[in-house]
Amino acid sequence: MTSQGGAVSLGEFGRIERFFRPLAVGVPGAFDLTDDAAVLDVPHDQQLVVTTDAMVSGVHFLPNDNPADLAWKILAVNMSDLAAKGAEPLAYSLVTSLPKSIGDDWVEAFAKGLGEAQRAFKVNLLGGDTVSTSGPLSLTITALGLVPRNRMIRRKGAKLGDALFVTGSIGDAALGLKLAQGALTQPVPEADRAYLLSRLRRPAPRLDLVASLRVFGTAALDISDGLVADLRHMALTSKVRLVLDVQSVPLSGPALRLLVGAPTLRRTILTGGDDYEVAFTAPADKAEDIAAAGQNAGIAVTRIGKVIDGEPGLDILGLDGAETDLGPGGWRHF
Ligand SMILES: Nc1ncnc2c1ncn2[C@@H]1O[C@H](COP(=O)(O)OP(=O)(O)O)[C@@H](O)[C@H]1O
Ligand SMILES: Cc1ncc(C[n+]2csc(CCOP(=O)(O)OP(=O)(O)O)c2C)c(N)n1
Ligand SMILES: [Mg+2]
Ligand SMILES: [Mg+2]
Ligand SMILES: [Mg+2]
Repeated sequence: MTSQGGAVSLGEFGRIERFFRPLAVGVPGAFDLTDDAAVLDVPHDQQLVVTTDAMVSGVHFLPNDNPADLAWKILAVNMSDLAAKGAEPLAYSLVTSLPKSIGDDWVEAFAKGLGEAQRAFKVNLLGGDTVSTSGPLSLTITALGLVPRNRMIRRKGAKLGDALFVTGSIGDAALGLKLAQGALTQPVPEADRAYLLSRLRRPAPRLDLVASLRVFGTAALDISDGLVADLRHMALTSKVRLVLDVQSVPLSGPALRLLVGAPTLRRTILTGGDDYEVAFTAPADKAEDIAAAGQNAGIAVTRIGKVIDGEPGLDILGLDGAETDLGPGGWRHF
């Protein structure tokens, strides 16, 4: 225990033991977080899927965001990449880079939120690293998943004759971010405000759809940078021309209500990002089976476009059905 600015701190190893060890009990090869590394078995007929995403204060979240929400989001965004690949979560590692001003109470609340997220996504902590930083708080997770051998769904694989689908609803988190930043001038009913903020802070990775995605999906990715930007990633990687029909993009009630008074927010919805929904292509004649699979999983799946003949890229059909250009759009770090 050390004293820090008057408050008593458990210190690096005390924090690991008290707050993080309980999150690793489900992984025998994590050895209660007492060794240099962890060890995992991979069934011989499956493959390990590996993904990493980081979140940095001021870039991915606001400096005063609640630690339990941050824990949920850093695990959820990594689970979302696994879901988009058709992978079942196996385990994850965590790097916390914390300013020295962060106290035990913050870490305790963070670990509690992480425990809640772990239970929701059925995954356990494998290990990680704890470092201090003179810069902004940052969190990094590397998530491991399993797929049957050679069955990971790629961004590449979309084909002529495929339809384009998306899960859930689009744009809620980008509107939630505008709310959190105080950047919306119109009045928003309290229930709508709570919904949009929760979509920003507690994304729902579409893990319950992974088995069906592996059956029907020809290409898939999760939407983090924005629907338009990420569909363009898929089109270019698959070397196909995709058409996005803006009229069909699924919107939540709160998003629709906001659009009534502020139609220019549609651009925010289509390009804002932080959706963590899955976009995928599948043969058009499988649309009914896909709808049934969505119903079974309790996840809305909406057809929003198709693959057409043409140069690799994305066509966007606006509300009037005519081609429109939303510019490069989408989130870019640099
Ligand atoms: N610093 C890096 N070192 C190595 N690979 C990276 C780095 N940053 C991104 N990548 C790779 O670039 C690709 C695109 O990354 P990214 O856009 O972050 O994917 P996603 O949006 O699905 O999280 C991925 O294959 C990722 O592994
Ligand atoms: C304070 C704040 N500013 C901006 C955003 C919006 N935002 C930041 S990063 C990002 C894109 C996703 O992050 P990235 O690191 O590119 O994730 P990846 O594509 O690698 O999954 C978005 C939409 C936010 N969530 N919070
Ligand atoms: Mg990434
Ligand atoms: Mg990602
Ligand atoms: Mg992704």
